[in-house]
Parts: sequence; structure tokens; C-alpha cells
Amino acid sequence: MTLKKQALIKDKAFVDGQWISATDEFSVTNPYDGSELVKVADLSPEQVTSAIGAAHKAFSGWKNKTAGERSELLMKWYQLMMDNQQALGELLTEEQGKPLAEAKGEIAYGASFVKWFAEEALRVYGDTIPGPSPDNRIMVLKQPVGVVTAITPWNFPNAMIARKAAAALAAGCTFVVKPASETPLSALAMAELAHQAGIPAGVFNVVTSTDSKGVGKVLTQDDRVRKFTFTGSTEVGKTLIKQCADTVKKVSMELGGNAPFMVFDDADLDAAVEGLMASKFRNAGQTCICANRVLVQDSVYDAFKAKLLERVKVLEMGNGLDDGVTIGPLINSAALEKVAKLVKDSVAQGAKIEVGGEPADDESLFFEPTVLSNVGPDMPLSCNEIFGPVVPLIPFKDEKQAIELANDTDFGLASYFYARDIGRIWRVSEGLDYGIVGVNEGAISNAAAPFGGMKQSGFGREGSKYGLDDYLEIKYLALGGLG
Ligand SMILES: NC(=O)c1ccc[n+]([C@@H]2O[C@H](COP(=O)([O-])OP(=O)(O)OC[C@H]3O[C@@H](n4cnc5c(N)ncnc54)[C@H](O)[C@@H]3O)[C@@H](O)[C@H]2O)c1
Ligand SMILES: O=C[C@H](O)CS(=O)(=O)O
Repeated sequence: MTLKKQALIKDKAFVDGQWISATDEFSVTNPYDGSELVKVADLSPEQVTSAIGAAHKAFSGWKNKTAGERSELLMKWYQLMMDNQQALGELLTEEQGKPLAEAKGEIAYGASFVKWFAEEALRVYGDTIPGPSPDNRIMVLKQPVGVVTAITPWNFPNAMIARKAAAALAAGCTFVVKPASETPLSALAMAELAHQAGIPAGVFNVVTSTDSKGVGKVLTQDDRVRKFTFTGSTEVGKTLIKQCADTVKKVSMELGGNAPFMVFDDADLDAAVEGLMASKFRNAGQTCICANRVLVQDSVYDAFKAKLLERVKVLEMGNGLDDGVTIGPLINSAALEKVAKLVKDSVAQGAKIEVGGEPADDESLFFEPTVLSNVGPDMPLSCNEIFGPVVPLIPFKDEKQAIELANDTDFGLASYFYARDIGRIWRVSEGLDYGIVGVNEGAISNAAAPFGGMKQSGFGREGSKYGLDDYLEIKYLALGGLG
């Protein structure tokens, strides 16, 4: 069923199957021009506690549905998302800024997790294990952990929620999410479609609030919550992990990144350029898996740079709703200032701007698509997650140095390299300390694959057959007296 976009724009939180208001409201704006889209209910921590109560109340009914019943409801949710891909995409572009083609792609990507886990819901298998004696048997049950709470970021306001909620609901858990206050509309539209799919009250709840810290404490410290999952910065993730400790919650963290993108002398340079364009400039560089450091072997450095500059120079900034626009605005002024400072400070240390290098103008949130050469591994652009459309080119001499440079970071989420020698492909793939390695591939996001990081990029995996594990308890039955 296709809805008009207006029917999907919600200004209240969704709790226990009801749209609820609050004493205060906050404004949601379009980052393209700063215009206000809508004012949304600004829930208090007390109201979020009530949302947890609703999820707690709904848990028994939801976990006692059959796997087939949960699967059917998730599949209906999936279909409604796809039926409304255009309207959901437009809504996402307006609140987040990414080009409409990317936004519609995100809707399909988020929906693919709902479909994937609708199918995985039917495969929550246990074990029978040979017993220690003739009258004993060992059995393993897998059961839903219970109430799950989540906090998600603004850069993928649909998919980061779908990736968590679909797994949680498939496992039989109930779910309360606080989306980023920059981009709550996509989450609220998802709630409307969950309701229309017939997902019962209290199973999927969206709490909107600007009180991140106060609401975060509720979502991480309420003892009725058995699992907390977060996607966002490493700094905030560390705080939230600590807040979960007192009630010993299961925790999963999808945090920051600093992805190396390596081009070896045996790479297909045209393919490497296309792979870099796909990875780096998606969402104007505002993704956790964007190529962040581009390491190019000396002998192909100039040829690769020339090919890259040709592609970057034709990128088009503008309103994401307009045809042909490939680069949207950054999310806010703080993000723009951060990117500009990283570039300025790196230039001051010797980096050379080949194209771009500045905010597009004095009023908007656009940063010019940028390439810098002669970037050192210790410069600010190399040591920080850029989160903008900026490519730092870093030369390297050999494979050993490339791997050392790539691993020289506290992060371990995504990495990429282009090479064609099979021995090199195995050596480099096994030598990289990252949860994800793109080999001759710059587009790595897929619901069938285990997404997640190592080191300070977090722990847990989302998507794939592994994605349900974080939402299940393993129960061991020791069966005696069977002789
Ligand atoms: N690993 C992944 O899958 C993934 C995906 C997207 C973004 N990220 C990371 O997220 C960061 C960018 O997103 P962001 O700016 O929204 O991150 P952020 O950590 O600032 O915010 C993420 C969410 O946490 C909330 N929040 C902020 N401070 C909080 C606090 N003290 N207590 C509770 N909640 C709090 C925010 O309101 C938002 O909803 C980048 O580092 C990026 O790499 C990682
Ligand atoms: O920003 C980080 C996201 O996890 C990237 S993706 O949506 O998984 O591709």
C-alpha cells in the first residue's frame, strides 16, 4: 500500500501503539537550506521510562508468537517500506540531505534487513548433544533476551534502525529506539508502517528527544532492559558501555572508523578509482565505512591521482531532491567546521590541495569535493575520522609499509585494497586488523554480510546469519532420569 508522503510525516513519538506528545518540541530542519520541516515531540526521561514499560508489557505476547507469525509480520513491514520507497526516500533526503537516489537506496538497504531477518526468524535453531550417560541428554535452547533499547545516528536514519530492530523483533524481543534528533522523521515513518503491518503495540517504539544524556541514562540503566545496542561515535559509545555495566546488559556497539583504502602497483586503476568514488563520496563522506586514508603505491601514485581528479571534478553539489545532484550538504555547522579545520591544519603541515579544499560558500553546509596530495600519516586528516567529501592521498613504497600504515589506528571497522596478485590478496586480507575488508570492491554494505568492527570501532555483528546472536540467550538443558 502506497501512502502520500504527508501521511508518513509524524510529529509525535510512537509508544505502545500510540502517537504521544510532550510538553516541549524540537525543530527538524533541512540541512540543504535550514528550513524547518516540522516540530517533533521532545520526550522527557520519564516518558522514555514509560516506553520501556510498554515494551516490557508487550514482550510476553511477542515472544510467544510463533516464529512464523513474527516472520509474516516482518515481511509485511518490509513490503510496506518498499511500497513507500519514494516517499520515505524524499523524507530522508529532506531531513538528512543525501541525494534522493542514495536515500531511496538506503530505504531499500534498510528494508533488506527486515526481509533478511523475517527469513532468519524461521531458523532460530537449538541443539541436542549426546549425554554423559544413558539416562542423560543435553539440549540447547535459544530464547529472546527480552526488552532491547537502541540509540542511532543521523547519517543513516532508516537503515541503522532497521538493521537492529529487524533482528531484535525476529528473535522475539521488543524494541525502544531513540533516533538522532537531527533525523527523527525516518524513524517515525518506520513506526507508522510497522503499525500498518500489524506489529503489535509496544513491540516497536520510537522515542524522540533532544535530552540525549538524560534519555540515554534511562535506556542504558533501566533494569527491565536486557540488551542495549548503539550506533554512533566511539566517544559516546564508551560512555554508554559504562552506563550499561551496573545492570550487566548485553551490549553491541557499531562505532567510528578510519578506513584505509590501498592501491597497489598491480591494481586495476580504473576499478580502484570507481571503488574509491563509491566508498568516499557516499553521503558526502558521512559514513563510518568511507575511505578515510587513501594509500597509493609510489609507482602508480601520479596515474591514480590524475584519474581520480577527473572523476572528482564532475561531482555536483546541490539539493538532494534535484536530478543530477551527487553531493549533499553536511549535517550541521559543527560538522562543516570540523572538516574545514582538518583540511586547513593538514595543509599547514605540508599537504597540497589538488581540488576543492574549502566550504562551498559562507551560508550553506556544503564542503567542496576535495583531494589533497602529499598527505603524511601523522597529519590531522590521517589521524581523524573526516566525515566529509575529502580524499587525503598518502604514498607508500611496499606491501609491508602499506599494512603497517593501514593498521596504525585505534579503529578497525572497514578497510579496502585493490590488487590482482592472489598471493598479495591473501597476505593483505589476513594482515589487516579490520572487521570488514573490501578486496577490489568499494561498496560493501549488504544484509547478508556480518557488519561490525574491531578495536575501538566496537563489537557485535549486524546482518548475516550472525546478526540474531546478540538478541538471543543460549539456555542449556541438562535432562536426567531418562534411563
Ligand atoms: N559503525 C557503524 O555502523 C556506524 C554507523 C553510523 C555512524 N557511525 C559513527 O557515528 C558517528 C557519527 O554519528 P553521530 O554524530 O550521530 O554520532 P554521535 O555519537 O554523536 O550520536 C549518535 C547518537 O547518540 C546520541 N548521543 C549523543 N551523545 C549521547 C550521550 N551522552 N548519551 C546518549 N546518547 C547520546 C545522539 O543523540 C545520536 O542519537 C561517526 O563516528 C560514525 O563513524 C558508526
Ligand atoms: O555509517 C555507517 C554505516 O553503517 C554504513 S552502512 O549503512 O552500513 O553502509
